[in-house]
Amino acid sequence: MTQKDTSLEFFTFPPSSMFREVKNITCVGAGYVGGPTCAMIACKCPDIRVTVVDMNAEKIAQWNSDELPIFEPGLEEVVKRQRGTNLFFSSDVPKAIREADLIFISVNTPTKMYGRGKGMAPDLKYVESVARTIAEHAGGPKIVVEKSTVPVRAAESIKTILMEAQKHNRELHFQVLSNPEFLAEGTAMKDLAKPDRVLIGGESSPEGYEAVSHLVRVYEHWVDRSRIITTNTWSSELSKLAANAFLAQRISSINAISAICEATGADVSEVAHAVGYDSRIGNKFLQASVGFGGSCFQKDVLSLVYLCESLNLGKVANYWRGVIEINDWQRRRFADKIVGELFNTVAGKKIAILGFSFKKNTGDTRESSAIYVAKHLLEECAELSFYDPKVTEAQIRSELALVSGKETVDRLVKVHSNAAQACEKAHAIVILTEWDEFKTLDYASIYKTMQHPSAIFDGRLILDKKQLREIGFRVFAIGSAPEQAYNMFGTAGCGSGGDSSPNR
Ligand SMILES: NC(=O)c1ccc[n+]([C@@H]2O[C@H](COP(=O)([O-])OP(=O)(O)OC[C@H]3O[C@@H](n4cnc5c(N)ncnc54)[C@H](O)[C@@H]3O)[C@@H](O)[C@H]2O)c1
Ligand SMILES: O=c1ccn([C@@H]2O[C@H](COP(=O)(O)OP(=O)(O)O[C@H]3O[C@H](CO)[C@@H](O)[C@H](O)[C@H]3O)[C@@H](O)[C@H]2O)c(=O)[nH]1
Repeated sequence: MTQKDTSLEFFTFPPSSMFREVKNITCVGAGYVGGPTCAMIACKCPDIRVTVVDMNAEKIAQWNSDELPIFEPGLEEVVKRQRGTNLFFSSDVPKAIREADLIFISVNTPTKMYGRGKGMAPDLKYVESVARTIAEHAGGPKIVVEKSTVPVRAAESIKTILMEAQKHNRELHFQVLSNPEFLAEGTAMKDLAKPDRVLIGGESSPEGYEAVSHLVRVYEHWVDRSRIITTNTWSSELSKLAANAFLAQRISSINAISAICEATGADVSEVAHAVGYDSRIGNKFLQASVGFGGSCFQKDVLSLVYLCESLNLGKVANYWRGVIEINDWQRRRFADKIVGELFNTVAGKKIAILGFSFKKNTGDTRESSAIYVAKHLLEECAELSFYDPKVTEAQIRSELALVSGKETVDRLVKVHSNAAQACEKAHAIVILTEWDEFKTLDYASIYKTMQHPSAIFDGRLILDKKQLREIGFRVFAIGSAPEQAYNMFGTAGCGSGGDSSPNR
């Protein structure tokens, strides 16, 4: 037993158990986390009835239809198999709360866009509202589980709200647990089926240990006990923010190195390979890119920065803020590179943008780097032609309208239903999402339909530079100097006539 798992010693139930064995789970929030997580629990725990509720009735209708509200590989099969058996989607929140033994709070905690902490702190109004709804409708003992990503000690506020209700009704008993989710979009079902770890934080009291043990048993249906970590509540809450901060920091670190590569003739893929071979560093999350996107990294690092500032830890706040600053800079740097290499003007030039989601295998566009690169190019009056296999035209337009204005988007943006069409008559192709289909496009045919000279900017390092150069493209990739900038001895500007670094 590790030191951190001391709570396991108390896993014998206290003489009078406060909570029933978990037979009914309710999850409030039917989003990217609530939907897949509950589908997995229902699939792995046939003895448990799982109900996912949301205040958005339209979303619930979609979960009950053939067209699920989110795309996630493997999700549809599981939902269709379990739905109506032990998995239910409903908008009757009070009923689902009344019937539950255990309630997951899985609502959004976006960066606050008003008032104190604007642009930094997470907005906890949805979490608080769920806590109040639970207090109002519980009717009996409930284990309440924070699955949303929250700042440290958020569980305390939930507990205070629930305890107030408990004061007025002797039937009510609550324990609040922290059980942050670590799934990544695009691989959510795999991550849920075989998690690196499940983290459960609880109160250091007999009732707290009892509640933790109930949730442990749910996960034990399919997760090995050695992978279920139990800690105190605050460690669990902080571990989630820390994990995302570490992951985001790795990307900013390799992206910072990518800039040095471009200026020196080193190749970032080779550097990442060599650095990642050190088992203390490891090779994951070292892929240089146009910057990280998604609904979590920026929000959670900013939340950590805000927390540090609130704790008067200015130096620590600045350290983590750097991760975001490098990410913003990388996006801007990439857009500037495009303008620079297109002879310092893109006004009126058609540029094909391949990929709009924040990573492959998801249709999610939240905080996608594509939004910011596009914004910079629209400011330069470029005409942008988009294609993404999973993002609709309406979604692309609405995301861009938020940052560039509807009038600009109506005037300068087109969205196509395939890549070849988007590239027709374009001066340049820009890869912003690493969709597999972009690796195998017929670039020789595409080249013939484009304006010449034709450029290609690889923001995801998925293309074969040598092959593209042979076709005739001018090729620019994150983290490597353009072909002609260095000869084999690294002397700038001499022109080697070939790419001295092999592609990976
Ligand atoms: N998206 C991810 O990959 C991921 C992974 C791990 C953790 N998280 C965290 O999990 C939480 C949820 O993220 P998400 O991506 O699933 O969000 P989401 O926006 O996809 O889903 C949240 C859902 O909660 C619903 N909701 C909000 N308030 C409600 C209320 N009072 N009653 C009923 N429903 C309500 C919304 O309508 C929405 O459908 C966030 O804190 C996020 O940081 C997300
Ligand atoms: O080496 C890498 C790895 C990722 N990315 C980018 O980073 C972003 C985030 O990717 P990823 O972490 O794979 O997806 P998310 O769904 O955002 O998952 C992160 O955020 C979730 C929400 O908190 C956590 O649960 C996950 O553990 C954490 O990986 C994407 O734009 C990726 O393209 C890179 O640029 N280089």
